[in-house]
Amino acid sequence: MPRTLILEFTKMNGAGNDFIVVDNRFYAFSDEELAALARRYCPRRVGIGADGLLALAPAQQPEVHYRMRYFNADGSPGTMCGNGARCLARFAQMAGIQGNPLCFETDAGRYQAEVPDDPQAPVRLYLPPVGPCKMQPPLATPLDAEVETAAFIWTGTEHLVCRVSSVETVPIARWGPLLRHDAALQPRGANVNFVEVAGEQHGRSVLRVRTYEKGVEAETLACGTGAVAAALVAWRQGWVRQLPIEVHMPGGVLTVGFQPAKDGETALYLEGPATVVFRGTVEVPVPLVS
Ligand SMILES: N[C@H](CCC[C@H](N)C(=O)O)C(=O)O
Repeated sequence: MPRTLILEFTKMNGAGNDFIVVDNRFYAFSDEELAALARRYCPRRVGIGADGLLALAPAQQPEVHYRMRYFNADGSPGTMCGNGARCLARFAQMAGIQGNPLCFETDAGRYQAEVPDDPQAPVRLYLPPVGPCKMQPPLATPLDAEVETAAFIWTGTEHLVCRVSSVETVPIARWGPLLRHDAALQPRGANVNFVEVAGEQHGRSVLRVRTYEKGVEAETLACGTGAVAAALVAWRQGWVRQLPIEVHMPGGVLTVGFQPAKDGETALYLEGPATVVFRGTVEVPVPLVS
């Protein structure tokens, strides 16, 4: 008789980037098991359908409320996911974890999130300082003339930012995989963002961005760390002069800005929607990994 486990999950959406969320404080799945769950349930049509799987885990360090684990749809672990982090903060708050801001640990360091009580209100994620952008990295792939500038930046995970005059016409399904697998970016590869500078609206800079995500191996409707990567390169290179920066992605709008903090410092933030789509259960065969 095959054995099964009834797994409760929550499907969440962050600007079109969608996730299966599991409360691993109760299940205590290993990383290998979480990766297996991602591979089994993220595929669309035959699974629940999601870009990745998030797990809420107990904190390992004092002074943080929880730990975030993230696995891409193909089961590869992601060090950080900006939209996922905002969704998991909402999930943690709904699960009764208290803190304002919520403080959590990831494989990319400690983050904080502000989650308003209104479930439709945007969730704001504060990021640790981001290192330099490497302009014109020596890529093995010849860049199309349409790509005006390329930059590599680490915003919790690896991102390539390519400036183009129009994102709408970019053949992302062809260029995305080539650049994502570029020999110069191995072994980890990079998510690939195409960025169009689209002027200013209501005193905010506007970027239009499309992202090809490693680990999903496809274009997603939005990418939080990609929005931060695009906004930081645009700000530091002087492509935009007004803060905050609205990043328009196919699935929604994310805002990147700097909030004045204590001691004259500023804190980098990413803000956008993070909502529950539905809650459900699946019957999972056990053991998940043999
Ligand atoms: N969608 C995510 C990024 C996932 C990163 C992942 N694709 C990787 O680098 O392995 C975000 O909102 O930041």
